[in-house]
Amino acid sequence: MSYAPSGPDGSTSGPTYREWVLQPQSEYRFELAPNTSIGIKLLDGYAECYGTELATRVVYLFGGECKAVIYTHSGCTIEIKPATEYTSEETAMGHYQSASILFEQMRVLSLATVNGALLDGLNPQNIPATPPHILVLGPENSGKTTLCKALINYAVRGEHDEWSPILVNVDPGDGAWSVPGSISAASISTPLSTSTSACPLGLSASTAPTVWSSNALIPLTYWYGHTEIQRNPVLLERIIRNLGARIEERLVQVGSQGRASGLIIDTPPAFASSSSGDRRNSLIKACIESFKVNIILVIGQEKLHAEMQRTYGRSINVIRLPKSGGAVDRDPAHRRRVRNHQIQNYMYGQKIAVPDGCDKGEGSYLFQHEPTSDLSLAPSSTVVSFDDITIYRIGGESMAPSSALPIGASRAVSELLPLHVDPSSPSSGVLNSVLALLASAASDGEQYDEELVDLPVHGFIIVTAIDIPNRKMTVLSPTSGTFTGQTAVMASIDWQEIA
Ligand SMILES: Nc1ncnc2c1ncn2[C@@H]1O[C@H](COP(=O)(O)OP(=O)(O)OP(=O)(O)O)[C@@H](O)[C@H]1O
Repeated sequence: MSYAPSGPDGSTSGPTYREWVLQPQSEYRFELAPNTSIGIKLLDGYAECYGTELATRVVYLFGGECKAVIYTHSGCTIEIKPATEYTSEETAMGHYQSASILFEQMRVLSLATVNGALLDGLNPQNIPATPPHILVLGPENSGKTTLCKALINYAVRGEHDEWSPILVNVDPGDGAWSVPGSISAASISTPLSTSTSACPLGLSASTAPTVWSSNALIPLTYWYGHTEIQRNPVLLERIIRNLGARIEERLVQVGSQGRASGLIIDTPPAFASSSSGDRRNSLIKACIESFKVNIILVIGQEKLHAEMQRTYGRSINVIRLPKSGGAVDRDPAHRRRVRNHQIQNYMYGQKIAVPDGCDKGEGSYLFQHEPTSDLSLAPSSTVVSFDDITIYRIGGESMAPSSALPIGASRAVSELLPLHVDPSSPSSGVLNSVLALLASAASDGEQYDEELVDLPVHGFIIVTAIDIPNRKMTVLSPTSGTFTGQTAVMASIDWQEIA
């Protein structure tokens, strides 16, 4: 029996499949080249992909430039045909599992305390009996997102308790469940899949076709609109605090089990870089205060660990974990491609080629936990009048330099100020721009422009064509519907369909 890797046209080439016997506590790593896909099947033993357990005899499909590992605690045999491949016995997963055991104990003790079941002597190690609220920090490509995903997956697959931790992404460079430029949070109760770089944290309801939406998450999203934190750190801090406040409201409503599940926060690499200066310190502080962080996990960097220990060590448990040797450096071109994949995926979903030999009919393989290789969406293209949608930009390029501000005027005001964008102006920059559609304000009263930065997002559209003489534009949206009366915010994220 053999199969070969498949290109987008279904063509196959190269050597046949390969079986790997993995020793206990080792991992199999792979990095997929653009437009290639692979199938991995567990033949026997136990294996997991970032905490998501693999079933035997099912082919798991990977594509979209995915870089990942299959880890085994007790040894296994897998069958695979990857683009590049190697096994390693130097794995950090054992450390990540140990950390997850500590967090599990915190959840159990916290729930027992709330239920009045924490008896004297039951906690000899003095583990904090509070829900784990974990902030993950580390430099670029250190494996933060992967660690967050693994910790979530270890929590939700527990056999005895049904935890539903909240995964928070405050890295606007990472699309998480929607598009790059956003920050978001979702409550997770089933393991997150790893199949493609376009959906690093699994499918969301907006990216999942309706038939599969049982598997989809409903994230709460705020729009920052840039991928770098230095573009408008004041805005980023404001929306981080907004996200924290909304999560707090939610935690009041969920039951004690949900509250005890805690939350895990993925952060941008700039949070680990001292060259990002004071802004980075206030953003870290905003996360700690808004999400009531009681654990800081630092990946790698001894210096950062010492700094966090010095600054927060008195009230917060600061733990250092090793960086996995498998965490891969991604160059700017790769990151750009991945961001494009994420926007494309938000609109069109994803379909990957099934490698030859894996295709024994629908259901014999899984992609994103679904029994299909085709998770395509049918977005709608609608022509709207300039008057239908009111478009704003928050601060951004139009901000005056600090020296030009009137005496006494604060920069923060202009950085948060919504500026109206006129699409009929040739320099508006609206064409190809990703626009965030804002949820309407809860209050019945009049909505003030200044309140726009505090509103979450209910979807994204892209302006694909503009007709200034007729005051119309064409917008691409994952779902059809009317846009009349909507308020949208544009920033620096754009996207163009490649013919
Ligand atoms: N143990 C591992 N083995 C193989 N690949 C890994 C491992 N851990 C992470 N990776 C891969 O390395 C890359 C970087 O990992 P990840 O995205 O988790 O890092 P990050 O610190 O969140 O990155 P960023 O710089 O965007 O903040 C990803 O492609 C991920 O799939």
